[in-house]
Amino acid sequence: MAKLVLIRHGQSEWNALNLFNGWVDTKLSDKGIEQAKHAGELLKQEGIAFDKAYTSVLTRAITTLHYALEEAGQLYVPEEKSWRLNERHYGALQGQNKAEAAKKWGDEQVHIWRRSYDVLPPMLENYEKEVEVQGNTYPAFDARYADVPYGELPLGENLKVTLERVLPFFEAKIKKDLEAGKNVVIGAHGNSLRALVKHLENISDDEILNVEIANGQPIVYDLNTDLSINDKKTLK
Ligand SMILES: O=C(O)[C@@H](CO)OP(=O)(O)O
Repeated sequence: MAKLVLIRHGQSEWNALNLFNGWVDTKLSDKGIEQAKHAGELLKQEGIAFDKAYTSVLTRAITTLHYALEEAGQLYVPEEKSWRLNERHYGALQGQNKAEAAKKWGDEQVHIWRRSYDVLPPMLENYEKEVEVQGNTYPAFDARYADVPYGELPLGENLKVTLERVLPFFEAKIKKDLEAGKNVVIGAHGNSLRALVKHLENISDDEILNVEIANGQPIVYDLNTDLSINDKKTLK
């Protein structure tokens, strides 16, 4: 039986400021670093020996994974990064304050944008405009996205679209490791992990609205060879 551990990054500087992060590459806050180290201590206590680690191309997930693995004494574990594990792209909401957005558009609308399965957030208009506004920080000019075809860079994503780009990577890489009995840890984000949890646990489009993933609390799945779930627990 294989273990699959999902770790949402520790608190980011923008989480602390209550801003929509999405694909903006924010760093961990001091609290986030502590949360990441604590996640590693919990994994050490759990005694899981990892065969493979996966993470996104965003700094807050990568550093969380590294702090956690270091604390667990397993920083040597082979690791692979993919943009497909990135946080959902939050479109035109990126950089906005969540409380101010709720005042402007109403609590219910903002909750739907944040947690619904298939409602898109307000989208960025087009690449050309974003290149004008964001200049060299726009993903089209960012080396980490060099392998993403220009037309496929998102202008905003809901959970459904996020799942559709997480799944091919899960199926091609992570699932194969798990089927081979390997223990896998994924360091990623609130919504890329919600997408994965929805898939693994077969959660309905309606029920996923109530699923939250906390910063730095490892979710440990004990999986059967057909990837059905034998046991699940969250370490705190
Ligand atoms: O800002 C974001 O990118 C995400 C996670 O930090 O926010 P939310 O919880 O609103 O989906």
